[in-house]
Amino acid sequence: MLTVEGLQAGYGGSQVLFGMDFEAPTGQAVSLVGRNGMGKTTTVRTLMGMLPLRGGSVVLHGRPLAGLAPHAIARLGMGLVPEGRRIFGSLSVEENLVATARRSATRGHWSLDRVLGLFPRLGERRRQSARTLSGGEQQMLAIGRALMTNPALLVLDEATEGLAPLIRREIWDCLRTLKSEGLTTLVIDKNLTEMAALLDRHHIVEKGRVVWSGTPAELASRADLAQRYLGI
Ligand SMILES: Nc1ncnc2c1ncn2[C@@H]1O[C@H](COP(=O)(O)OP(=O)(O)OP(=O)(O)O)[C@@H](O)[C@H]1O
Repeated sequence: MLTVEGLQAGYGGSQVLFGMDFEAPTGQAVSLVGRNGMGKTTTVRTLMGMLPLRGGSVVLHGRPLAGLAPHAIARLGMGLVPEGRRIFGSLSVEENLVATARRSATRGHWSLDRVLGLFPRLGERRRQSARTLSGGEQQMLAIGRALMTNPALLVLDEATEGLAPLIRREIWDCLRTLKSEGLTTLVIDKNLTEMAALLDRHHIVEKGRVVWSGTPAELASRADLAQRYLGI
């Protein structure tokens, strides 16, 4: 599904990614984990076309993405739940969802009703303006909005950060449901316990490179890795 090879990117004069290599195979959920500032968000921005590729390749479904604009990459099936949510506060819940709706002839069948079925809290608040939602509900809205694009690959950047435990659990439950329906997912998060119940594979990012990859069980058996690269 997604293959990233030798990815290089950065900001102005500073290079941040020095050859990222990883894959998100169809139907699997994989992570990028690592300490703050190691390049995870920069990787996401580059995948989405928000930052130019300075080297290497990103291939989605056999299609190279280099040089494509974010909207073209979204149309090819990359659905982003960005860090900080970025929902439209002045629009209602329903308007936020409808704003990104995209029918795909080949992928998915997400509709307003299905998203509201996945997140009943949003259904109860569909006519409320989005800024009146709690942080967790806004996060659900950000996920729902990405689903409305009928993505082939869902990318979540710190989707549970700063949320209350109960809401966090709801979001992880929802991600497990989506995975069981076959959605391919790339998750950036810090919660190894919750991720273990979802993921097929972790990728540890250190200074703009993937330095280790393996299953959640393999990572759990390597206290040295968690200490060295994740600061746990
Ligand atoms: N807009 C920007 N301009 C310049 N440098 C940036 C910009 N955004 C991030 N950086 C730098 O790029 C490096 C990697 O940041 P990035 O946000 O990708 O890390 P991260 O692994 O996602 O960490 P975090 O969990 O803190 O978001 C950091 O040194 C950061 O200071």
